[in-house]
Amino acid sequence: MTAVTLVINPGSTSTKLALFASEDVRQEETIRHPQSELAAYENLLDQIDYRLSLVESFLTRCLSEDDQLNGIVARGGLLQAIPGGTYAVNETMLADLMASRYGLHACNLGAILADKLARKFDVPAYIVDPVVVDELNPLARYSGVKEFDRRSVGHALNQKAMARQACLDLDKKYEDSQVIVAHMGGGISIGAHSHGQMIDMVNGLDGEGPFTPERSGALPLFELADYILTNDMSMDQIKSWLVGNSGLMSYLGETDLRIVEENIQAGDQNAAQVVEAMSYQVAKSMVSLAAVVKGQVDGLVLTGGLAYSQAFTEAIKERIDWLAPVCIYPGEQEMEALYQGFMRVVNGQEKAKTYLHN
Ligand SMILES: Nc1ncnc2c1ncn2[C@@H]1O[C@H](COP(=O)(O)OP(=O)(O)OP(=O)(O)O)[C@@H](O)[C@H]1O
Ligand SMILES: CCCC(=O)O
Repeated sequence: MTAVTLVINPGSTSTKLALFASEDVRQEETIRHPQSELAAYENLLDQIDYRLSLVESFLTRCLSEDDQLNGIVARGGLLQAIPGGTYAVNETMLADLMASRYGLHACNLGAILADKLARKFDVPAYIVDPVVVDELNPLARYSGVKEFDRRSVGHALNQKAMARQACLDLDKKYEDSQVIVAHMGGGISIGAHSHGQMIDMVNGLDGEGPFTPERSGALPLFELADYILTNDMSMDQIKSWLVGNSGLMSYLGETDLRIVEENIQAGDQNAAQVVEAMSYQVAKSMVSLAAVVKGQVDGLVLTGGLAYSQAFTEAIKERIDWLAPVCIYPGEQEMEALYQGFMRVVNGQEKAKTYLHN
């Protein structure tokens, strides 16, 4: 029998799946969910059965009779702020996700799908370094009003994997280094990694930092308040506007940078300036985090889907490369990072953590 592990990574427009066997990825698939298909579901949780059936059909296609599923590991969602690590999926976690207690994000589906399949196959289910991993230093928590704090929401899994890669490439140890990582996908998060901890995070989901293909980033406060009041907007409308229909989508009606770049090639000057503004804002946010580590920056990392664009990364690089070496790693290593987190528990290098409320 061959031990195989299922990895599930749900995103807003895709579900990434992989089957790992003996340390190697045996099968990997990205199932795209076109807007026309997702439009049939009123909210994210309505997509559970649809996405579950896609994962089941992946398993049916890929599992052979010699295979023995030994566990399921998924990308973790918006939960209570917790330290990094591998967490067993439990009832408290599932209840928070089903109630969207800490917000709605496609990755909330990870633990829910993993749990359903784990019950079917009678195997354990885990999440690793969810987007709410909180290693903020106390000063980073101040929002500016006593009523609420800043929180750490970001692409923790990929940021940590790429920060480690950069340290390896720069001949340094992650635990001894200070690295600033910009994960640039549909959303953008930028972390200050200091001696193995993400001590500050530019949190685009909560309206900080640069605008992104889908999100607004930071906005002028009074104009925002006035717009919301004038248009009598509900909380759901505000979220869907600022999280899903802002940034490139607002300025250009398109979230796919590849299509935007085709338009730029065809002479669209406005699109060229909007993309330059996005690179300008990313650079400005990255450099702002240098203050967090008192200028002692060993490396700067550009990663995520947008980092496939050489024009985009060059535009950022020319504004930041005076600060530290710039490492560019297009795409993400989330599937491998999830599997590694699972294996650390299986091999006894780490104990699975339990998700509890404070
Ligand atoms: N080869 C490429 N050239 C330019 N842009 C690209 C390329 N490949 C992907 N992108 C862009 O990257 C963005 C999506 O990145 P990514 O796939 O990391 O996002 P996601 O997984 O949907 O969201 P997130 O990373 O925020 O979780 C899109 O704007 C897409 O057009
Ligand atoms: C991964 C959380 C951050 C975002 O999607 O903007």
